[in-house]
Amino acid sequence: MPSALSSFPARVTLLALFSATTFYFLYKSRRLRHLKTLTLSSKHTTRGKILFVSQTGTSENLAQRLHNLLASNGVVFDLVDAQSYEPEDLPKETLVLIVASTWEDGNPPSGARFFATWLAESVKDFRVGALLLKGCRFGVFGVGSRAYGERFNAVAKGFVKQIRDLGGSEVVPLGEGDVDGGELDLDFEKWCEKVVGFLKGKVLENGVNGNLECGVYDSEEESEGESDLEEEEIVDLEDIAGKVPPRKKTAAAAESNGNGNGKVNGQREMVTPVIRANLEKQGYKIIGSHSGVKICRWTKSQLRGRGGCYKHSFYGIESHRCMEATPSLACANKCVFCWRHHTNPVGKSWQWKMDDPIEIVNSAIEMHSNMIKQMKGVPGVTLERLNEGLTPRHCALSLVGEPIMYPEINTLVDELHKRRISTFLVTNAQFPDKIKSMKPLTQLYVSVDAATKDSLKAIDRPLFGDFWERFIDSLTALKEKHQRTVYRLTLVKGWNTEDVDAYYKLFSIGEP
Ligand SMILES: Cc1cc2nc3c(=O)[nH]c(=O)nc-3n(C[C@H](O)[C@H](O)[C@H](O)COP(=O)(O)O)c2cc1C
Ligand code: SF4
Repeated sequence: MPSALSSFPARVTLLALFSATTFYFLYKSRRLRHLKTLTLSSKHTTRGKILFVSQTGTSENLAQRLHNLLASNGVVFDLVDAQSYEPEDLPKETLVLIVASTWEDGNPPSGARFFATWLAESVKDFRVGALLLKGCRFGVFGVGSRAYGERFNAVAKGFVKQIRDLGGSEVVPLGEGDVDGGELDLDFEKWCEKVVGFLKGKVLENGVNGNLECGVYDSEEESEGESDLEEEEIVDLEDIAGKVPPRKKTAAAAESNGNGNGKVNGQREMVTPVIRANLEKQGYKIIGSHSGVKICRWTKSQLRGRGGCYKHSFYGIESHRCMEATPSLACANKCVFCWRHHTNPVGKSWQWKMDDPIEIVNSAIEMHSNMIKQMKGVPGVTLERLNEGLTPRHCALSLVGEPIMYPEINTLVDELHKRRISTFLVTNAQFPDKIKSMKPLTQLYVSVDAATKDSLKAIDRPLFGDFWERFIDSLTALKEKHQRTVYRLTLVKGWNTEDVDAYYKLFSIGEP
C-alpha cells in the first residue's frame, strides 16, 4: 500500500473524482452538446482567432482581408499563422475562423503539418472523446484548385470534419475558393458576409444564431483566465474510453464466443487483419499477434514541456518516460463504455497463438521509442526530454484488453522490471486465479465498474456466467496481495453512481 495515498477514502475519492468527471461529461454532454454550444455564457470572453494555413500567401492575404473587414465592423480578432499556433490551446477558443490552402496529395503546407496532425490525432484518440472542442465555434474557408479533382480543398474539408468530430460547432458553412477556374474573390466575399451576418446575430442556413453581445467577440476585454467550462472538460484518464454508445443500443447481454478452450498456445491469431487495420488507424502499433503499444497524449504533452497525467501528480511518474502497452488486446467483457464496441477480440481463456514475452517487451520499447523520435522538432520538445523519453521508466499495462489473460504475464513483468521499468497493471476482475498468481507489480489496479450484480452485468456485459463470483473472488484476492493495490471506479451518472452502501461493502472486501 502506498504511504502518501494509503488513506482509503482519499484514494477512492480521487479516483472516483477523475473517472466520474470523465464519464459524466463524455456520456451526458454528447447528447447535449449542440444545445450547450449554442448558448455561450458570458464567461467566454476569449478574443476570436483568424488562423491561416498558407504556403505562397494566398490564404494569408484573404485572412488579412477578413481581419480588416471584421475590424471595420468593430470586432477585433487575432490574426495568427497556424504554423505558430499552439493547437493545445484550441479547446480554450470560443470562435475560430480558418482560411486554409491545400497542397500536394491533398496535404496542408508543410508549416501547418503539426496543427493538422494534432487535429487528426485528437479525433483518433479515444481518450479525447467528442467533447474536446465543444466550446469552440468555427468556420472554414478553403483555398485550392478544382483541377485537383477529389483533393479540391481536401485540407479545409478535413478540418471541418475533424473539428466537428471533436465537438466544435460550425457557425458558417464551409466556403470553397478555386484559384484556377473559379471566382476566388467573390466566393470569399460571400463567405465573409456570412461570417459578418453570424456575428451580427443573423440566423444562418444551418440554424446557428450569432450574437455580437454574447461577449465572445468583445474587442475591448480579453479574458486572461481559463473558463469554468474548460475546467469541467477535463477528460482522459489513461485508458478510459471516450465514446459511450446510447444505452438502448448496448443493453443486450454479451454473448460468449463459446470457443474458450484454455489452450495456452492456440493456432489462431488474436488480431485479425480487420482488427489490425482498425487499431492501426487509431494510432496503435501492433506487436506480434496479440499485443499493442500506443503513445499517450500525456506523454506527448510532457515531452513538449506541458503537463503530465495524474500519475505524475500522484506518484511523480514522468509522463514523457511512460510507455502504454498491453500484452492482450482481448478481454472477457464487452463493457458498454468500451470504445472498441464490438470489434474487440473476446474470450474466456487464452485460445490464441502466443508470442514470446521478451520479444513483446523488446518490440514495445522499440516501437514506443520510434514514436517518441517522431516528436523531434515539434514545438517545445527539447533534446534532453526527447532523449529521456527514448528510455521509458514506467509502463502502464492498461491500454486496452485484459493484460493478465496473457499466460506469460509474470515473465513479461519481470522483463520490464529487469529494465528498471516500473509497472501499473489494470485488470477487470474476472480472473481471480490470475490475480492470485500475479507476481508483485509496482501497483495493481482492479476496475470496479459497478457495486451490484445487476449493474455489473448491464455495464460490463461479461462473458462469464459466474461473473459476480469471479468479481468478488478477485477483490478478495486483492486483499491478500502484499503490495500496492487500487480500486479504479468508473462512474457514469445514471448507470452506477448509486448504491453507495454496496460500494462500501466492496471496499471492505478488497481493502485497496
Ligand atoms: C504543387 C501543388 C499542389 C497542389 N495541390 C492541390 C490539391 O491537392 N488540392 C487543391 O485544392 N489545391 C491544390 N493546389 C492549389 C493550391 O491550393 C493553390 O495554389 C493555393 O492558392 C495555394 O494557397 P496558399 O498560397 O495560401 O498556400 C496545389 C498547388 C500546387 C502548386
Ligand atoms: S500512466 Fe502513462 S500511459 Fe497512462 S496516462 Fe499517464 S503518461 Fe499516459
